[in-house]
Amino acid sequence: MEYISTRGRASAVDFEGALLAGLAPDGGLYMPEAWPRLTVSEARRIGEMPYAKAAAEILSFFAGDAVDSALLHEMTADAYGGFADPAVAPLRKVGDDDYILELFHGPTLAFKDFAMQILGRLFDAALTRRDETLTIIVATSGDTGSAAIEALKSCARVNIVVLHPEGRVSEVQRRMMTSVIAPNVCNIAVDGSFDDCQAIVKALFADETFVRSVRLGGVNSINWARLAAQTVYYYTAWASVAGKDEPVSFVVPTGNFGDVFAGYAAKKMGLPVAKLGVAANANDILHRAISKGDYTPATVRPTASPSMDIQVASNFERLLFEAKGRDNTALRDLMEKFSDKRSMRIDDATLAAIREDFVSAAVSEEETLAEIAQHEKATGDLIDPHTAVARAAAIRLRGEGVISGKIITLSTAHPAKFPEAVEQATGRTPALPKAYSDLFDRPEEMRKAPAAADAIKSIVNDLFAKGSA
Ligand SMILES: Cc1ncc(COP(=O)(O)O)c(C=O)c1O
Ligand SMILES: N[C@@H](CCOP(=O)(O)O)C(=O)O
Repeated sequence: MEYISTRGRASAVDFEGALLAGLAPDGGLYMPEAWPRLTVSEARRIGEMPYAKAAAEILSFFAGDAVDSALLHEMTADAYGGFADPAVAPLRKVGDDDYILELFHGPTLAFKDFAMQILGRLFDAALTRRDETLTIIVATSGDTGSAAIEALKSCARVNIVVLHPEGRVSEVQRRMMTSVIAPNVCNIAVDGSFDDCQAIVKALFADETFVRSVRLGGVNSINWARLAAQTVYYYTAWASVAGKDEPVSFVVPTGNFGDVFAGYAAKKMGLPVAKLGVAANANDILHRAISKGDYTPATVRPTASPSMDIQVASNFERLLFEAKGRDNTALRDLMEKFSDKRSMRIDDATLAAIREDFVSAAVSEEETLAEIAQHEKATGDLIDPHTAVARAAAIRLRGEGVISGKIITLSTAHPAKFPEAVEQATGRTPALPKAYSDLFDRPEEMRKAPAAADAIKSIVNDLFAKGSA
């Protein structure tokens, strides 16, 4: 399986090449050259397997010859063996045709663990075999950072630098990152937004000398391997609720557009998916894009669902590439204009192509808190604010007749990562799992930096210039 850049000016690479590069050298994102195809009966056979086995099977389609299949099975068994729920990604029925897919039973209590636990193992194997080291740069709005640190901290061949927007992640999220004190881990609180952090990551990737000198890699969802691993739970969830070849819809709390794009990938591979619901918080650029064709970033608004406080969604580029019939010249032109104007009007044909698969809704702060409260009243369970955004969107989209049939809402984080919002909505404080019971007593270590690529570059150079991993 070969991977091509959305911008068409980088050579094709194999799965391992895409994994190690993160972003393509022409600034584009890697995509499978062609979608692997499964029949519906294959999808069911794999979706009904225990989670780790299903993951190895699906990942084999993406990895091709680049990773040995037996090794993939070992890695996934190891990666998902440590999840707190034996089902790994359990489904809860919350209404006649409504389900919640719990994706927060991994080591850092958010869906990021699903991909990151595999990526850590894939990096380890590839770098050991190649006798190479890597400096991983990560931008986080709260969850990717801790999942990446947890997965990579004991990887001797990797240094990891995590940029988070200062004061804009929850205290639990921050402590889960900054309390990991290790020689190969560096947390930086950036004076800016997540978008600033993500722009810095892309600026660093654009500096070829720097990329070579520290051997830069990335594990944000710009990295195709992240999305490949995230397609798996769409299969297992579909197989547990769907009759025969029944199409099912998924509603996904969305920020960087990675998780919902993994659902799109599953659909392109042949999984019967009806609609993919993009649920946005008050930072509603993706809802404006899908409903009106207006992709214009606004100032980031801090919300109760901080991990989705994102304006420029990296993976939207992958969707535009698809919706434009994979025309990389048109895509490159569009992205260059967007970079100049900071605004994009999506033409009617592209929008129509997007709407074949995607619908959207934006959920206000009041609605988010009301949904946490009403869900607790109806089920006795606490949900986190990101999940609440998606659940409120699912209820609205069904009510308006935009989606019908079975709906699976993705629950992306444990409520204890956002105790203030949950307590405000319900009066109950969600307890952190045992592994984190002393989180607030652990010492923290982090640096601070302005939102400037040069400042980050100089920290990374000081710490991890070539050969120091
Ligand atoms: C808890 C949570 N929910 C939802 C999202 C949005 O996911 P994506 O960025 O893949 O759209 C994030 C951040 O990525 C998150 O951390
Ligand atoms: N919400 C994310 C932001 C980064 O998204 P990614 O999926 O591209 O890594 C976070 O919690 O860090």
